[in-house]
Amino acid sequence: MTLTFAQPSDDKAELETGPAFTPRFDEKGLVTAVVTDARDGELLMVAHMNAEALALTVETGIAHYYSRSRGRLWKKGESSGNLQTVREIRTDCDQDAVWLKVSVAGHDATCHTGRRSCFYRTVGIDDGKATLTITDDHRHFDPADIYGEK
Ligand SMILES: N=c1c2ncn([C@@H]3O[C@H](COP(=O)(O)OP(=O)(O)OP(=O)(O)O)[C@@H](O)[C@H]3O)c2ncn1[C@@H]1O[C@H](COP(=O)(O)O)[C@@H](O)[C@H]1O
Ligand SMILES: [Mg+2]
Ligand SMILES: [Zn+2]
Repeated sequence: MTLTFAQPSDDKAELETGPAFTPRFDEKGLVTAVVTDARDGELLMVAHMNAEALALTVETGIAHYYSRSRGRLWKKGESSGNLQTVREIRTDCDQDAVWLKVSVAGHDATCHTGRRSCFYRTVGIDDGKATLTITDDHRHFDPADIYGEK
């Protein structure tokens, strides 16, 4: 990895309209990554990237994240084969989030539950309780087969 990122400017105008990508990592060294399918715009997942993951993603064109739960670099699809080829990367106005438009390989699925998207439920309210209703129950793969029993 050769790409490094310069310190963000204190000047808001520079961050908002200047030509330099200077991501504003949080106190844990992470930016939020929103990931949609380049095919049709479906929201696939939300994850986090440290500088290493972001640099590798920009340089290789394959999406890399930092897994907070596993505490390590995570090349999405490393065990499932569901790699993400990056078609476009955007950052937001204050450069603390990125938006990846990707093409998904393998099972055309992103969620570790086997579904296409991690966002397969809607939130509602029923009898004073917050509820979840599954809107997509189609599994593109069996997680037990792909990841093994956990
Ligand atoms: N495959 C996934 C996966 N796909 C999508 N996501 C989403 O990515 C988000 C970030 O993942 P993590 O939970 O690892 O990291 P985190 O959100 O920073 O940390 P937590 O606070 O959630 O613990 C999750 O909240 C999920 O919505 C996944 N999260 C975890 N995995 C695991 O990643 C491993 C490798 O899978 P592949 O990359 O498909 O080979 C397997 O063990 C999977 O179970
Ligand atoms: Mg999570
Ligand atoms: Zn998921």
